[in-house]
Amino acid sequence: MARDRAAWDSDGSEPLPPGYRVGGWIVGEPIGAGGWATVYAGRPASVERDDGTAVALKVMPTAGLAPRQARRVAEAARREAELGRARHPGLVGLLDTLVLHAPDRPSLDGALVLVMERARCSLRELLGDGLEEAEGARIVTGICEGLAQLHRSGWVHGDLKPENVLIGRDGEVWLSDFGFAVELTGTHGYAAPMGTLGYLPPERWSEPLGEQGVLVRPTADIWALGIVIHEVFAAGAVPFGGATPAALRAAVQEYADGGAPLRLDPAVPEFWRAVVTDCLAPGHAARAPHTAERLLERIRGRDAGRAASARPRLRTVLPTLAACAVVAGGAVLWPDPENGRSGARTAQIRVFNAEAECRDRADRDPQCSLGLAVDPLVPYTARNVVPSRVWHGDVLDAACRLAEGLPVVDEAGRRGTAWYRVRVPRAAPAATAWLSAVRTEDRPELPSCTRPAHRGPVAHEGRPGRAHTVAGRQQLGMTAPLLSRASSLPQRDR
Ligand SMILES: Nc1ncnc2c1ncn2[C@@H]1O[C@H](COP(=O)(O)OP(=O)(O)OP(=O)(O)O)[C@@H](O)[C@H]1O
Repeated sequence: MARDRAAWDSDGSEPLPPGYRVGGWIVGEPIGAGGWATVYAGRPASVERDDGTAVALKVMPTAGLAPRQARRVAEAARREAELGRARHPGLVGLLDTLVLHAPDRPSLDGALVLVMERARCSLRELLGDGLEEAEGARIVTGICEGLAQLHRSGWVHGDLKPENVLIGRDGEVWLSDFGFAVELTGTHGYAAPMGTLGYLPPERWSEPLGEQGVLVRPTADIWALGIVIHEVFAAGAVPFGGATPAALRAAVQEYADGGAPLRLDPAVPEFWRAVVTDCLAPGHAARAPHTAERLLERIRGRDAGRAASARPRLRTVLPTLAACAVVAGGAVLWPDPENGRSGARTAQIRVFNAEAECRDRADRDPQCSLGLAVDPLVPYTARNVVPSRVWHGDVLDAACRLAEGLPVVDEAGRRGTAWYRVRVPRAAPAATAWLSAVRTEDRPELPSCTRPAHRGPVAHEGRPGRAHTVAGRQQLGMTAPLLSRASSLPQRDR
């Protein structure tokens, strides 16, 4: 029954280096890996195509697989593409599909690539510290919405678990990873005997394996939903344990046969205990009345009853965003000193240094520091840089985006005219400065900045300035332009 991870593992394939081009997309840092795919941050290769959507590239290698396995990967990618293209708000959206042409990297040549909306993190990453009940309820509602949509469209997810629930930049809840999804014919469908052990319903352990695979019905997702809801309210604890697959199976089977009661963690609140108990009804028939649609009605009915005391939606989003804060690209709130509004909607962006040797260092060497501009409309020189430096990986709060600032080219040749107004780190009182968009791979949705008052000569369009890695000796106030360490590269726009 267990998914054959060894056979599907993508570990054997070499990673794609940041900056690698895949079709119209550029690969960034790896952000996740599963049994048969590695997921990277990505961005469009051309500025024209960059509409600000943060993307993730899911790379599914097929090289070296037996033909049957390669067909399975292709089939999984097809299912992911079909469901991703539906663009339902509860399912992660798919933007593009490609085949990787990489004769120089044999283990990746021919890999299938899905270009998706990029999430901030997965539900798994939120569970460790526990979620507030209101936030847990919001996330569970989002999962039920996605599941109800899938089931309405005649599909079973087949691998629902916290890793496959993604949290979007503004706290959206998306179901993802439709590699095991099964299309139903009437009430049921057939799937390969795979899945994640801890989320398989009791009947699945004993279902006969026919020529078409094992029988799957939507109630399998409902069982998995019960486990996930329990985890949401019990800081990741599961109702059935077992150190080995056999012990886990025995625990589930004993409960299903009536030999042991359902033991739920005391931390799970009363309303949710009832929901989890229904989702974990021992057999398909007992679970069948509790469809995703009905569970959704039940949850919404309870929310409506509590509406008077309910907190505004934005406030319930915040704990998730705070817990996800290690992942750049999401929205947070901070007082915006430029427009005087405290609590203006902003986003977090992570600083990116195009020099690979600087990306590998964690010692904040001044040679690897980057400058924030005082004014995005005047040449990027020492006079136009604030004293506080930033380094690759720093996460900055950004308030808005200026599309047409001074053109800048980084050491890798990426060019851009966009700038983000960011809060200067370690500055007191709070001050803002500007980070060129070539210095971050994140593309959060932000309001347009008011064009700053013109304070100096504007560089000519077409003669881009360098996004400098600044040597420590170069201090604010020097009249000479900031020099790039990569002296072999042409110095432009001094
Ligand atoms: N669109 C996305 N945005 C951000 N992170 C993502 C995205 N898609 C996937 N990830 C991350 O990558 C991880 C692996 O992705 P995914 O589950 O799709 O791969 P898989 O190989 O199909 O996994 P599995 O072995 O569970 O079937 C996820 O758990 C998640 O952390």
